[in-house]
Amino acid sequence: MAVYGGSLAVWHGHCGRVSWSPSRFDSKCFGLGRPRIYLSPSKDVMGRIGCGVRAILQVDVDSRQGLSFGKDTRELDSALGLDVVSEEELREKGFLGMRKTKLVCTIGPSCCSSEELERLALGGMNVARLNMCHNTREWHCEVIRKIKRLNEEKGFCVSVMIDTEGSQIHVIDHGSPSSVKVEEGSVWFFTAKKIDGCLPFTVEANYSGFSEDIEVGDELLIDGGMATFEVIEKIDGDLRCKCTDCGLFLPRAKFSFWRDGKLVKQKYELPTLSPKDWADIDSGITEGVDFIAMSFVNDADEVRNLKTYISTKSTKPIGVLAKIESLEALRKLGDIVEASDGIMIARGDLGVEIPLEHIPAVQKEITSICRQLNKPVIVASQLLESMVEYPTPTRAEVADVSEAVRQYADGLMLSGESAIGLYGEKALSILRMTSNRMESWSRQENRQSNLWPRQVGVALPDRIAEQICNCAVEMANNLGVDSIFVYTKHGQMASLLSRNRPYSPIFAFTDTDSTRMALNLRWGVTPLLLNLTDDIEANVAKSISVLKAKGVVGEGDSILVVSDVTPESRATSTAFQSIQIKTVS
Ligand SMILES: Nc1ncnc2c1ncn2[C@@H]1O[C@H](COP(=O)(O)OP(=O)(O)O)[C@@H](O)[C@H]1O
Ligand SMILES: C=C(OP(=O)(O)O)C(=O)O
Ligand SMILES: [K+]
Ligand SMILES: [Mg+2]
Repeated sequence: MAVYGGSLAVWHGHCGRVSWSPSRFDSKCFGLGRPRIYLSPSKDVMGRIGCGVRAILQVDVDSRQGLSFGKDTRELDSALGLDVVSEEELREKGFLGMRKTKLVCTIGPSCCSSEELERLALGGMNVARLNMCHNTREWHCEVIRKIKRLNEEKGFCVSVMIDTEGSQIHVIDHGSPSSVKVEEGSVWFFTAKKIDGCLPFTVEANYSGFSEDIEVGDELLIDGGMATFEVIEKIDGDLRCKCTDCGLFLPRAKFSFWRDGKLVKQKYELPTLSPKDWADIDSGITEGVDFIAMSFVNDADEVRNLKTYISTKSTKPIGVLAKIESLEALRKLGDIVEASDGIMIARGDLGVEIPLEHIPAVQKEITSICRQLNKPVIVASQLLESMVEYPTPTRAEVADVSEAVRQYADGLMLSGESAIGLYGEKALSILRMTSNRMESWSRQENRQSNLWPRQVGVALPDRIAEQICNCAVEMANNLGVDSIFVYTKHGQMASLLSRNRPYSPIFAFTDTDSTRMALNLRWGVTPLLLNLTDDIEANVAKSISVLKAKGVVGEGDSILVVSDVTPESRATSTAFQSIQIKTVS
């Protein structure tokens, strides 16, 4: 191990096992200049921060130095918000058995009663998603209230996400309330004019400009290939099209036009957020949702605008996730990821805009950019599609889920499988078991995570926090600690630890409810509520003793502790950050 100075001391852990010896560390400066990071086995040096020291790595290697625990934990117990599902999982499977990949379920008619929601929560649902495309606003509000009630009354920790309808050209009416078969050679009339009643072979589009820039000879794809037409005549804004590849017309099917094998980019004037979307967002803010997923994002400004709007309207932070589901969004991916609080890879609509065979590579690229930029990412759509109807998934679906887990996506999402499917709970259990299996395989096979993270912080304190988290995870992996504890107000430190995808679970203690709910989407993080004080040692002692009293942490467990609680009494520039290794005695 070497430490050298400058304005920022950098700690190099070497690969393989690190042998810890207190005599190798002391609190004097290492190397050249004045390092800002100290290594010390003694907690006495903790008091010396303030003289330019940014961080202290306190290494408690001797189990005899273990903490003495408070005697009466009853009062503390009630203060610690460890959700019932994580507690049970920890009790049953131990630290390494805890699932790291987060699960998102779309709530629909198949799973909207309190009993059904409770079963999903027990089955591992971390985030409930409400797609505002469907059903009424009142229906969605009612579901949100049920989830919040379950959290409060039954000790779950399920975050709520609403997903905007967004603007896209789609079918309003194709003459039938359900799907319609389209025969090859049949000729159909596409119009934006209001149709009274049902006319055979007539399709009503939701937007009058749907055929702008479209020429005779162009190809019209329904839902990215459910059926294909050739435009044979253009009359005013209406199109007469002949089916060239038979298939199905589903309700609200989406259009895309192609010319010479390329998507025709239509410059239509539909805003990303319609008046209805804004009203849905307002109601989401009122209901206290944790995330808003923005459909059909085109650029980073749209995300920033929504974030600004939320910050003026909402008393608590709400994460804005950008859904990547268009060619336009793919072109501006980096900017959009940077502007967002997270990303959803909306493979359903993305598959309408790009050839299907491009989806796997694009998914890989998006997950990797998100990890580099430290934003949570959800892989969505058709993960277990066959389970909408059948009680068992296809092998190919399980392989697709496994690949998303292997790519270290933060979250996996069920759509129709839970919303309208017959086997929603079973689909959730397939996601859970597949995640667990793939995570342990990844851990066993490639012992070393090979991300060399790009630096995301710009200001020095942020860069230091990032270095501490990178090093902390390397230490945790090399030492094989049982778990990582992090004390965090805004979740930044917890997310930086998660970004490194450690082997051990991360327990993130926060005193802020919105931070807890936001961390629910982060890979490997179990967020807990705890009253934090300026005294880091007291926070650590309190959390360990409460978990010990619950019987989920026991003697001999080793915990790597990371803290970034900034004492209110100090200047914010001297954030107090530390790494310690504790052995529970
Ligand atoms: N709140 C809801 N009410 C009724 N049906 C819903 C609801 N949410 C989702 N669904 C149904 O589940 C299907 C899958 O959901 P999702 O993937 O979110 O929507 P979409 O298929 O429109 O992209 C939808 O096509 C719709 O039929
Ligand atoms: C998740 C998606 O969005 P939605 O279900 O709202 O169409 C998708 O297109 O894959
Ligand atoms: K949507
Ligand atoms: Mg979509």
